[in-house]
Amino acid sequence: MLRYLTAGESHGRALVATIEGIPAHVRLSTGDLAEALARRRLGAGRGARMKFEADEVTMLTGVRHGETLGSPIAIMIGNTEWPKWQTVMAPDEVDADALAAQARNAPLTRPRPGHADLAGMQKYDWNEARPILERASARETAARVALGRVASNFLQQACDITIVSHVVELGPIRAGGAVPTFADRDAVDADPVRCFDAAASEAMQAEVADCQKAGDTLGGVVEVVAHGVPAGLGSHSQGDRRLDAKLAGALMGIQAIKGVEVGDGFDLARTRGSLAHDEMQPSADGVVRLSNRSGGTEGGMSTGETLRVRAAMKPIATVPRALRTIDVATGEAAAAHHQRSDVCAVPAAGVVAEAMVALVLAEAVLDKFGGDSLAETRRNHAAYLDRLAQRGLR
Ligand SMILES: Cc1cc2nc3c(=O)[nH]c(=O)nc-3n(C[C@H](O)[C@H](O)[C@H](O)COP(=O)(O)O)c2cc1C
Ligand SMILES: C=C(O[C@@H]1CC(C(=O)O)=C[C@@H](OP(=O)(O)O)[C@H]1O)C(=O)O
Repeated sequence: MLRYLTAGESHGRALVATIEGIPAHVRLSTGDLAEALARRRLGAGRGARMKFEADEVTMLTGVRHGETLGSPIAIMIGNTEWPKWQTVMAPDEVDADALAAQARNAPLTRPRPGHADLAGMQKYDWNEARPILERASARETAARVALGRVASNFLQQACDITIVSHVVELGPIRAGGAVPTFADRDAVDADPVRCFDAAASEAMQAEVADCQKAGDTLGGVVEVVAHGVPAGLGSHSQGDRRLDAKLAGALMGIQAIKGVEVGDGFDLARTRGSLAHDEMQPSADGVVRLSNRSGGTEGGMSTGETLRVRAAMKPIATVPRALRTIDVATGEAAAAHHQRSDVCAVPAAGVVAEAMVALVLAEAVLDKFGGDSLAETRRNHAAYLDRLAQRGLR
């Protein structure tokens, strides 16, 4: 059983993340986590904060001499901006005069349409948005990306599963249909919008620049691709055991994600059945599929084909040309509060989506193959593949 949790406020001292259920002997280093966190900061359109803030990562527990112990792993990501926020975000009571002197503590009473501000103030009985936005903020995704790296080290070392993401739509611009392999990951990361199509990337970058000038924000669509996933992860037998359902839930759990497709998703609904499925053919190596429209799942189980899932991100809610709202202090009409913000975070959302897919696949691999040590998971995985090969169904 794999379980994990994150905690931490956007401007608090640190984010923390805990994961339990990763087998012993998975190689994992602080450098691996730092690399994953650096990838999440990539992409044109991110706000000033990405430039001056750093992710200070510390592995607190569960890893010794570069290998997991099989015990809970706890990771801390320090916010380097903490000294500026330590009064505003102090866990203990602070002197009222010291707090009043802090401009950054001014009550945020004009909730932003599209952010968590108003619904959170209503639900948790706050008169301003700070106590809500601090946790709603996608700063939290740094913690999930760290956990995702733990999961992807396990997947790679146990089953040779690799995961990569790319931006396939940004605002109105669409990339062509090429699907990256893991070997393409550095090239995708080197692109300013993490797009695998150079011509589309140019147009996307122009769109971000244009939006920035116009005081507006952008959304888009990311695709996560997992290579090496064996057939048979997940199950058809209950809705909540379906791999596609778990993937959709995990991706929808990312801030600002408003839609998920598996494979050709919504396009399949517009296609006749004769052209919508992945026909099979016998071969010396087992079953061969003539296409991958399903995105690598059928009946809630992986098919052994490349897994492909897409997540649609809405435009950033903190629109510089502020949207209409109400001031909850006066009840009057007002413009939403605005502070520095991202114009577009779609490239970063791809890295977060990779992490979520890694966590779902790690859970599914452990459900199918188990293992308290990496060698045990590897053995069970290899024996299963051998059996499929014996049956001519690999
Ligand atoms: C990587 C990433 C960065 C984000 N940056 C911002 C931002 O700078 N400003 C903003 O208003 N929303 C940003 N968001 C989106 C908000 O966190 C999100 O819209 C908000 O929490 C409300 O949740 P909902 O959109 O799922 O309803 C970002 C999301 C992600 C995934
Ligand atoms: C800090 C991160 O993203 C933040 C996510 C975010 C939001 O509202 O989701 C708002 C912005 O924070 P601030 O309002 O303090 O500038 C982003 O910078 C991060 O990704 O590390």
